[in-house]
Amino acid sequence: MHYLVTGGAGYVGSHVALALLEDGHEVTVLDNLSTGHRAAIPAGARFRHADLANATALETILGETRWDGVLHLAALSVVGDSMKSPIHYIRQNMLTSLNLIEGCVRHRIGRFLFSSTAALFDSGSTAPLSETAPISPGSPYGESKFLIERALHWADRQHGLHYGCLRYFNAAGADEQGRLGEDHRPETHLIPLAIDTALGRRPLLRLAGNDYDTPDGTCIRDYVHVSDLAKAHLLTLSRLDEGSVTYNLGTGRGVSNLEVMKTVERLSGQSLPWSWAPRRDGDPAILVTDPTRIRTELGWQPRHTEIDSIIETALRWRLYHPEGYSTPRGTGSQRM
Ligand SMILES: NC(=O)c1ccc[n+]([C@@H]2O[C@H](COP(=O)([O-])OP(=O)(O)OC[C@H]3O[C@@H](n4cnc5c(N)ncnc54)[C@H](O)[C@@H]3O)[C@@H](O)[C@H]2O)c1
Ligand SMILES: O=c1ccn([C@@H]2O[C@H](COP(=O)(O)OP(=O)(O)O[C@H]3O[C@H](CO)[C@H](O)[C@H](O)[C@H]3O)[C@@H](O)[C@H]2O)c(=O)[nH]1
Repeated sequence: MHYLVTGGAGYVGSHVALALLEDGHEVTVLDNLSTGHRAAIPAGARFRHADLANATALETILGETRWDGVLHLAALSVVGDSMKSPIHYIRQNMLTSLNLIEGCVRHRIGRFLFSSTAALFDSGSTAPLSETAPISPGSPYGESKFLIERALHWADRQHGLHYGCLRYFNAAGADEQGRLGEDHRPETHLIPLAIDTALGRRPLLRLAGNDYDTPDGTCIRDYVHVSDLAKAHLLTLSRLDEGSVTYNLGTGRGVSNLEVMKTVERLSGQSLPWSWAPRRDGDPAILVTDPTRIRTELGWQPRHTEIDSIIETALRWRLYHPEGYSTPRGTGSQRM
């Protein structure tokens, strides 16, 4: 099979591209490198440097071969930024996705996987979230993903596009063999920030909010290893011929921000300089999935079920790649 992976130079997309290649597929990455890295695109994948907002360039790429499916990961995806620029976020994520969905319908591409998010659920829900939990996005980012899910629903109903919406909870960790990792610039995610603070590359970790209605007052998230996420993409693709599906993707275990910090301290052997900061706008208190549907229907089982083993892979990657994908060859780019 030949798959087109948008956002394949990014954190999750590069791990997905690698998993597809290892499963024997041909992969082409489409990416504008706005937040991704050329060096993150796995060897063996082709690369098309293009922006999904450019409908003409996209049309050329969609027409140049017979694609067996499209995996759509490219997006603007920082919750806090979306609170500051709501219309820009909604426009950009909608425009790029609608260009792609329309193109897939036009070219009769039968399989479409979409990276959706837990951020579309009602932030008031505290129980583990199943796929049918109430939806009420607490940020323009989550809203944009929900609107794209709805567009896919209609593309299937009226045009027969089979789609899979994968609502990731919090992607974390790095490839176990150290080939890929997380390198956002600027970094906004808790685990890589805590790791960089432990490694002395940042002066201070600021924990956002200590007055949430949770046992220790900090937010709770469901961290899922990025390679387990990638595996779920393979399983979902093999299911799409039967029809469209929506799955929540997490382990079902909640970990608080304070627990993340303590785990990084324990695994790195360093105590972190840290302080409290105000709540971050748009943050739900608790996001934990009920992973029953994907486990039952696809037999998906995460290899990494504990936060320790997830953070361990992220810590190892950062130790070997202190400058992320800019780490000079010979110092950190070797396989572990
Ligand atoms: N990281 C998470 O925890 C998480 C959680 C839920 C959902 N998601 C979703 O998963 C996807 C990947 O997230 P990530 O953390 O890997 O982000 P990322 O920023 O590392 O990757 C996004 C990639 O898309 C590319 N891109 C962005 N806009 C583009 C455009 N207009 N045209 C072409 N390429 C473009 C970027 O250059 C980058 O390589 C996103 O859709 C995100 O919303 C991520
Ligand atoms: O320096 C920091 C950074 C983060 N946090 C806190 O750590 C928690 C996790 O924040 P992340 O930024 O690591 O992740 P998010 O939960 O905000 O977002 C991630 O998961 C969401 C779904 O759960 C979205 O899909 C989004 O794209 C993805 O980045 C939040 O409570 C946040 O306030 C801090 O306390 N200090």
